[in-house]
Amino acid sequence: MPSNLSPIDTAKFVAAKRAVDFVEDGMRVGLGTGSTAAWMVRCLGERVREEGLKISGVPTSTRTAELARQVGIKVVSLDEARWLDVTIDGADEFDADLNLIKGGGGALLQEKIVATASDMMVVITDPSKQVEHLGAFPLPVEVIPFGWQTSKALIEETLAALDVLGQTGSLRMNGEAPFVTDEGNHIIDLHLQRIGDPRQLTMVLNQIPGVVENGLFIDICDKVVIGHQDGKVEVIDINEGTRDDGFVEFADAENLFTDI
Ligand SMILES: O=C[C@H](O)[C@H](O)[C@H](O)COP(=O)(O)O
Repeated sequence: MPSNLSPIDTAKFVAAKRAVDFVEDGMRVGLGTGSTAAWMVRCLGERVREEGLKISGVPTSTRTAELARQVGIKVVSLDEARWLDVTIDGADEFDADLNLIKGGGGALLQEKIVATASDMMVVITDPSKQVEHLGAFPLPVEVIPFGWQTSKALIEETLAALDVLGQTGSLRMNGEAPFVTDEGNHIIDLHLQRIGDPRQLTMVLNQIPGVVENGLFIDICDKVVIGHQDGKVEVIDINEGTRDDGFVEFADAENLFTDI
């Protein structure tokens, strides 16, 4: 049966399908957030239902928690799990050092805590997220609501002092109201175009009062699994480089929507 998935969903699905091979019985697994991570949660749920795989999943957002429960994954909190074997998540951008921008869906804070508490972080993606320099995707910065305009001004002043291109930030909105994260905070998206020194920028941003966390993931990701629309998969490992990883069958992907 041919798949009716769009090319982009096919790419996301095959990356997700291959990445869940890293999950073994008994593991504690960080469950990312976003459209790519949702495929991973569905694929893991399929393994739980069909193979009897026993895992504990730590979701990184309320939406992921809901989906994980729907597909039959046992959901526990990070405090219950304490330390995780692997986290699988999407990203908005990744570079050759496997540094990332995340937070396009607003889940960066829980995602960073969960990924950092994991022995291995695997990012799943389609090829469009690979960049030479991070920064074309607006960098999300999570700020507490109290005095957010002052925090935004301080962020912009700090960027100007660092001579970072494109120093404007915009408050993320949800219709007429500011977007609110699962932790009750707001997001300032920084339109930087190109981030010359992501390591310096993440440290500097997190020093600013009111800033809770930013979407740069530096030295956290171990592997990136890239899915292509024809089913081809590549794996980039931070130590071993890039390898072609064959093809993943995707004709049955749509059943993951309908079986649940
Ligand atoms: O806050 C959201 C996350 O960081 C997502 O993993 C990221 O935005 C990628 O999402 P998607 O897979 O939908 O492109």
